[in-house]
Amino acid sequence: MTHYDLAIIGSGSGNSVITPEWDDRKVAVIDGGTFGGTCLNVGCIPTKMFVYPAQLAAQASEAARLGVDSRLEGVRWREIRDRIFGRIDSISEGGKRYRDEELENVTLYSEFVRFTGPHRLETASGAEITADQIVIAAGSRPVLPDIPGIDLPQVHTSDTVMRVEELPERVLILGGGYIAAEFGFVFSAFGSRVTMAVRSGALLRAQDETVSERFTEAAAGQWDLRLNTTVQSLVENPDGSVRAMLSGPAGASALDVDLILVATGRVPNTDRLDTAAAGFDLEPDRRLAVDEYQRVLSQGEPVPGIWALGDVSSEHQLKHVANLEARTVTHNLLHPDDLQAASHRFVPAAVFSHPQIASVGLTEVQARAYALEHGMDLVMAVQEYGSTAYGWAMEDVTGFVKLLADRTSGRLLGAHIMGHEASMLLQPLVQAMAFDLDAYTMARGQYWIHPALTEVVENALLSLGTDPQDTALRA
Ligand SMILES: Cc1cc2nc3c(=O)[nH]c(=O)nc-3n(C[C@H](O)[C@H](O)[C@H](O)COP(=O)(O)OP(=O)(O)OC[C@H]3O[C@@H](n4cnc5c(N)ncnc54)[C@H](O)[C@@H]3O)c2cc1C
Ligand SMILES: NC(=O)c1ccc[n+]([C@@H]2O[C@H](COP(=O)([O-])OP(=O)(O)OC[C@H]3O[C@@H](n4cnc5c(N)ncnc54)[C@H](O)[C@@H]3O)[C@@H](O)[C@H]2O)c1
Repeated sequence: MTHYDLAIIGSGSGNSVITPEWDDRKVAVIDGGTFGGTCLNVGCIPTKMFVYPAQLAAQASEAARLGVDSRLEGVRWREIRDRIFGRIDSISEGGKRYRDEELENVTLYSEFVRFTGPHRLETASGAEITADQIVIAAGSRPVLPDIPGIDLPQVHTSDTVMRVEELPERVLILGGGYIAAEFGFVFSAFGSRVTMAVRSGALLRAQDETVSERFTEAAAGQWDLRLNTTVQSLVENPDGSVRAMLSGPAGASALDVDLILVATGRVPNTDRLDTAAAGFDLEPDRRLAVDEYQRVLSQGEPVPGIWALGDVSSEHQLKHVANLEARTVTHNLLHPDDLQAASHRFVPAAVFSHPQIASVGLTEVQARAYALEHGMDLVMAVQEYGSTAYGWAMEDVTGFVKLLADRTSGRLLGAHIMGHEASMLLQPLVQAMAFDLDAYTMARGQYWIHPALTEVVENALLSLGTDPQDTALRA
């Protein structure tokens, strides 16, 4: 049995909790997977490194609309893959080496671990660890639906699909969320024939309704989108491809593909940690229950010295949320008498597909309910990229900014953008919400560069009609 001042389970966002203040104390970092966690190795970073070249590939066919004829000569999949992972793998290995060899006070356990009591852990090889403080940053993993043939080697999740040897000719994607939308674009832009089977009637259903509807339409123009369709079974063909039996509105059909990507959500890793043995509370979706200080709860009360952060305890499976929670835990571990709460107000997110999507705050349906409950006068504006000068330059026909606000205060309740660089256009709106800037002041209290695409945000803010003078006139 080895005792530590601090034990951290998970080397993704958990890794950043070790600050110089821990230099004179004993710390254990425990990770049974690849050092650096999901975002670095199989998540945000490699996916975006595939999305960017996919955007370059897609430009070839889109430029013709503007009178520029270019042709995609080819995509060197292995070269792209090896460039991406050449960079990422060395960051992971360097981080691991630093923790393992260069920090004398830190011990790295490269194995999985489970709880045997609130402050007691056992590693897969049987080592016993106790610690005064434990930070649980064990993340989440992909869910595989129960379909016959799901264990075939041609079936991938985001954990493995980016490392395949060849660009698959025919891909079937299951699911209609973030990962499906991003990989649907990457594979189709690279030239694979993509079919996407979605069990409901639209993609990205957690997004604002206009976004979901218009993205679904845009996606159907890029790949074979089968809505209201389920996969019944997967059977290997003699030539190594896979026959998927689909069931959709037109009945049953067979589809032969070379690769299947399952993107049907992720579950927190609480089961593998055996959190039940420690008596920790779980939310209905199996993530750890925590309070605003990121303290893990047991029977509704914080367990002294036990913290959680990121996907294992968050309703937002997003890296910037995990990072903020890691900063909160870092502070709270060192300042027990001055605990800070993690703020989850206005959490933005982006889907790096084509078109790109970015959003923050309430969807229209949520905003209507909120306004009704709080007696607010809800106003909404939808501003097309194509209504601004830069949108003309792009001949844009899909991009838009949708804003929802309270008419009286001008306070933004939600912002949703679909189109070119949506994630960048959204950020000033996140800032306005975080710092309580009303829509009219944001629009008229500063210069907007002409004729930048940001004018679409300026115009959307003005279209809300929250000018205080207008409001006074209407009152
Ligand atoms: C394909 C994909 C793309 C994504 N893109 C984005 C994006 O663009 N933007 C964004 O904000 N978010 C994105 N995300 C989400 C983001 O990656 C996660 O929210 C984030 O990485 C979670 O970090 P974490 O520290 O909570 O967990 P992780 O980084 O997953 O770290 C958990 C670690 O714990 C280890 N572990 C688990 N159980 C145990 C155990 N019992 N014992 C020991 N070790 C254990 C694991 O091996 C892992 O290394 C993406 C996710 C995926 C899958
Ligand atoms: N750009 C980003 O920030 C980014 C990118 C990728 C992933 N992520 C994070 O990772 C999480 C996981 O991504 P994801 O795309 O797997 O999940 P998701 O929750 O975004 O989408 C899951 C999809 O699978 C469908 N589904 C669920 N169970 C199914 C079943 N049994 N059969 C058929 N369809 C089923 C759902 O209806 C939904 O369309 C996301 O929620 C997100 O938080 C973020």
